[in-house]
Amino acid sequence: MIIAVDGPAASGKGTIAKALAAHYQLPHLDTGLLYRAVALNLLRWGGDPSDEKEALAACDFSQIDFDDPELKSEAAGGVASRISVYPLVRAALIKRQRDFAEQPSGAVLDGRDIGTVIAPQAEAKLFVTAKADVRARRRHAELTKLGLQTHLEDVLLDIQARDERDRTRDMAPLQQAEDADLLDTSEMAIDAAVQRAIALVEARLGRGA
Ligand SMILES: Nc1ncnc2c1ncn2[C@@H]1O[C@H](COP(=O)(O)OP(=O)(O)O)[C@@H](O)[C@H]1O
Ligand SMILES: Nc1ccn([C@@H]2O[C@H](COP(=O)(O)OP(=O)(O)O)[C@@H](O)[C@H]2O)c(=O)n1
Repeated sequence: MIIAVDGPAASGKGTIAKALAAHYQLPHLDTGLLYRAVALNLLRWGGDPSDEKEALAACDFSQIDFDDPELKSEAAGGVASRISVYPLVRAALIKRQRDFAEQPSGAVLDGRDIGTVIAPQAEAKLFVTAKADVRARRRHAELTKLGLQTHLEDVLLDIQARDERDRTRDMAPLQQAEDADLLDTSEMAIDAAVQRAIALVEARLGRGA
């Protein structure tokens, strides 16, 4: 079984995807980390995010520690959303994601285009969202916990700018797949959101109550 989880910045899609992976004993891939890794390479090399060829050259994960908290920074997120508009970058990352989705065990992937482009065949698709101010507060708290200093107002502006870029790009824009279930977590604690996500997947599998 493939479960696709998409949604805007800091909506809780990663939290839900990880919980679904644990519940169904499936491997999980956070595809945003791939774009963030390309961005972090560029930031470290002093590369130019407005140059598609330089961004393509940064699609190299050999020096990346996927547990590096810097990957979570809004600086990396912002550059990630700039380089993710490039067809060459998206093409360079697609095989890794599709291979992960198609492994025999099944998989859970979260990102922006999982249900629409990477795995349109997924048995269950969730589009996770929450109000922008709620998402900003959650991301701000998360970054503070990681020791990354930020201001709430800046985080809100950053995620709004990123959402706008992700929604309006030509290639694989952020959008709810026609056959995805919408899950708005604005008023839900994590446990409630996860229970609702499991119920939505069960219903898609024809096992709903
Ligand atoms: N329903 C929720 N209620 C409160 N906090 C949440 C909820 N969902 C996620 N979070 C927290 O918000 C932050 C962003 O969640 P995350 O799952 O990483 O979002 P995304 O993957 O969409 O960027 C994390 O610190 C996470 O623990
Ligand atoms: N499947 C994906 C995943 C991320 N991305 C890009 O990568 C950026 C960072 O993704 P992320 O999922 O780590 O971001 P958050 O939602 O965690 O803030 C996004 O703003 C998108 O521009 C994408 O284009 N396609």
